[in-house]
Amino acid sequence: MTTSHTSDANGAGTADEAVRAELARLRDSIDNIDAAVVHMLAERFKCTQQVGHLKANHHLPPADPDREARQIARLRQLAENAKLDPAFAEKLLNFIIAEVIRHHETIAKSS
Ligand SMILES: C=C(O[C@@H]1C=C(C(=O)O)C=C[C@H]1O)C(=O)O
Repeated sequence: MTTSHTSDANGAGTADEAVRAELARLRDSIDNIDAAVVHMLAERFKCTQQVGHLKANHHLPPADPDREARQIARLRQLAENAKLDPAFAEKLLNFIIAEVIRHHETIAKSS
């Protein structure tokens, strides 16, 4: 068996240098991906805020269930193709859309 841990005076395991380097490399990528997700979400919310104002100005309802159903079907397919759990993709989209609708309701009330 290969040794990837040594024990310190307290018996606590310490990952060896190669393992720590690999973990740091993977975490750097995770941090970059998380930053991209935040930037993409910020851009998405900039668009949906504009949609909210457009809807409020033209007395359209905040939510559009038909559009949502189409988006969910499309995202589930994209997720499947990308080997991402489609149920997770659907939950994530529903979570985001719920926040957008909340924003649209606020915009409608204040206009
Ligand atoms: C942004 C819109 O408003 C709502 C939010 C949606 C979204 O975040 O994708 C989709 C449909 C609507 O319920 C829209 O109608 O396009």
